[in-house]
Amino acid sequence: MQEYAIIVAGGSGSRMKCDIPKQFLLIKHQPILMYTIKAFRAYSENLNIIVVLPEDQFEYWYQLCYEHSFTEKYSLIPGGETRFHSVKNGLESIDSQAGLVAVHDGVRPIISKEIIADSFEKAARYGTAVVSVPLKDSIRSVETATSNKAEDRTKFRLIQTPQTFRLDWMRAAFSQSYQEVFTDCASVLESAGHPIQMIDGAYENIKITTPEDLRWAEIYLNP
Ligand SMILES: Nc1ccn([C@@H]2O[C@H](COP(=O)(O)OP(=O)(O)OP(=O)(O)O)[C@@H](O)[C@H]2O)c(=O)n1
Ligand SMILES: C[C@](O)(CO)[C@H](O)COP(=O)(O)O
Repeated sequence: MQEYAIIVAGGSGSRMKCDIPKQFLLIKHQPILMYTIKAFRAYSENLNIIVVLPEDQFEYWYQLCYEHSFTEKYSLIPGGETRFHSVKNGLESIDSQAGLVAVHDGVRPIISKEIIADSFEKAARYGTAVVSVPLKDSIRSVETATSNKAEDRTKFRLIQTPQTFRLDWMRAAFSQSYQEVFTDCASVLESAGHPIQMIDGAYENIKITTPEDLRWAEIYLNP
């Protein structure tokens, strides 16, 4: 079955509080987004990779690719207003009707080829495969600082990417109107009526969101 990966990097990185968009920040002299693209290429030479970036960042990205002699093969597609719209733009760039598509955050560079492979295998079997990890800390539901309650953490999972799906299910699900609860693709597929198959992720598969995350990424990444 034809396999696609949509790597979304169309956000503004507001929580990173940095002038340069976070997907371009250097870790050990290489932009974060290049690590992510290389991780997917390491999974398969035949994978169709689609990278989604804000259109006004294309020139800057081309310049970075030149400076870093980055020659991996992928298509570049303009981002949208929210993550949902960026994924949708990536999806619309795919011609084929059948296949599997993995959606991954461009700012999750510490992703292993084993997890990518497992997500494609499970999506081929179940139609959906969403990477997650159990919680390590205790949790409480909170209404106010003084009104809160201990919750059973075994009932929850932290959701990561890749999130991999049958292409036809993805297309139908992303024809729905946007809702604010669509913070990932699993929520979109679920809203379209598909059960979500969870698979094991990894604690080091962090989403680089705030400045301290860069320190962790530095420990795990090698150019
Ligand atoms: N319009 C958007 C918003 C987000 N993303 C991507 O979705 C992933 C997860 O989003 P997040 O970490 O929230 O990135 P930002 O939106 O860039 O960050 P922030 O929320 O701090 O502004 C990132 O790879 C981000 O680039 C995207 O492709 N298009
Ligand atoms: C897709 C995601 O990374 C799964 O954990 C997450 O939902 C992205 O959320 P964000 O608010 O766009 O960072």
